Amino acid sequence: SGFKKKSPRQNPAVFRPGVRETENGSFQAKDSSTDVIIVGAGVAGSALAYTLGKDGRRVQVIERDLTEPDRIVGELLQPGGYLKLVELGLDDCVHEIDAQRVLGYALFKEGKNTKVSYPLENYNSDVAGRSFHNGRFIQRMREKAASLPQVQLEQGTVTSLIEEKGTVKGVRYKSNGEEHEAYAPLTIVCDGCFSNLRRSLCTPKVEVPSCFVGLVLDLENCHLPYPNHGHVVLADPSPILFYPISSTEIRCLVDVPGQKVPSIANGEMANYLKTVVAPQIPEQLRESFLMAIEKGSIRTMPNKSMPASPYPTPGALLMGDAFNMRHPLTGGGMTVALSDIVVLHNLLKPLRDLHDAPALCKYLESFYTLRKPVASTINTLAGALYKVFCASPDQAMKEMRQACFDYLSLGGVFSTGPVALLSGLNPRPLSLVLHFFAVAVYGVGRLLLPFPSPKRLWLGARLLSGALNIIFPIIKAEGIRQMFFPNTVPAYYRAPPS
Ligand SMILES: Cc1cc2nc3c(=O)[nH]c(=O)nc-3n(C[C@H](O)[C@H](O)[C@H](O)COP(=O)(O)OP(=O)(O)OC[C@H]3O[C@@H](n4cnc5c(N)ncnc54)[C@H](O)[C@@H]3O)c2cc1C
Repeated sequence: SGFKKKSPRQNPAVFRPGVRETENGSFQAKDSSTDVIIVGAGVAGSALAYTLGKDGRRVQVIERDLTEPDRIVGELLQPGGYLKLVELGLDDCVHEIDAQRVLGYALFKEGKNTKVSYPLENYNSDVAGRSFHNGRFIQRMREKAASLPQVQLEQGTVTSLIEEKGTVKGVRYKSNGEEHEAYAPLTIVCDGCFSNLRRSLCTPKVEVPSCFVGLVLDLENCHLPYPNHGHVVLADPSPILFYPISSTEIRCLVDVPGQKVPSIANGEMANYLKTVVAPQIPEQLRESFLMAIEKGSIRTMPNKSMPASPYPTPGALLMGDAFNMRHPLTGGGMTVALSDIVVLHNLLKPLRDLHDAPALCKYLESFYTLRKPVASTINTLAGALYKVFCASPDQAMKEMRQACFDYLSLGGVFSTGPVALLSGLNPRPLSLVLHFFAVAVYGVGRLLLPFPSPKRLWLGARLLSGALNIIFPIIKAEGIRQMFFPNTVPAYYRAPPS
């Protein structure tokens, strides 16, 4: 069939080792009993399928499109996320995809720049961030999951969850134009940021503070000022990012505040990029940036944030972006998703069977607290840094942004502390709050020295209250008790069902 002529990467059949092709060309399950259904084989779904399959669970993964994704998301994995890949046995998925090592960040502001390196001294030499084409990474993880005989990966679009008396029993899905049903004691929904299925499993409070506009720069025409580093330009009105995604390409993401971006079709976008953005980017990259605009392959994505607020539902769980999202400025989404998978895997490991849905649901309530140190640190930092890094007409916020840049430029613990939080290497909420307020105090201190004037005192007070206004709502949404006192939450101590 024409289907078989496609390359192995494009051919969905290679992802279906758990099914066999019958004479009439349809697929038949080798074994009808499934332990876990996973909806979506993106970053979260494919990593989860491999992890559960490796434990001997029979996993059915239903993915809308098994061809290699081509998108501008999930291209920089933090070192903390890489460590999670190692823990899950998936670190080889960053091999053979021309992934680039990332060693830290460079910050640019009004002609000045500073380098902030990840504190990697105490780790094996392979530990670093990685940047790559998201589709290549996902395809490697799908192949690896599907190589396990217990994992059946098939192409289909899940249309709804099958619920009986408040318990999810499985899913309805469409595949090859036909409707199907699949049943399992546990369904894990990983259908990503545009999730249609999350509605019955959580209270989605999605915010869209901005959009990213993506371009690819050709590395033949330019070089990154700091090779193997992410580059963050503190531009007006909001940040611009650059990082390598292969040995020949640099990804550029331009943040555009609000939910609407200039129209690509009528040329407004190209005009905006040329006139507003180009003059603000480092000189070494400008020519190549302008060439990328001329090439015309401009893509956009909404930047969403959504705190985790699940309704624990027997028989079902949410994971990945379907469950929790944060601003992608700090590239933390994949690290949170992989870290959640490690937590869930450890919880499920001692359980032989998953059939007692209410008992399993009660037991898994601890997941929501156990995930907090990593998830809440990365989420809070992403939200707070985005607000601090945006330009503001308010003088107090201008001072805060400058204080943040200068604080990170101090080096030592002032740069390694925050970057260890951002990279997922030191996921401690308390350390995050301390650094955040240290930046504010540093900003205020500079205003008051050598002599405080009433005007500067007032500005300092507004800076402090601005800092509080930024961080407090984010922490509140994360849950103060779960974030700072997780061991006082009763669900923390749930024992496995017998
Ligand atoms: C602009 C942007 C840039 C980002 N950059 C980074 C970054 O540099 N680093 C980082 O760590 N994170 C980044 N993120 C976040 C990161 O992309 C996500 O956190 C990550 O992709 C989440 O993985 P996921 O598996 O939940 O979703 P996805 O990877 O999106 O996977 C969802 C999968 O579900 C499938 N699906 C959807 N609906 C159905 C259905 N009904 N039936 C069957 N299948 C379905 C989809 O086809 C897809 O394959 C970025 C996000 C954005 C928006």
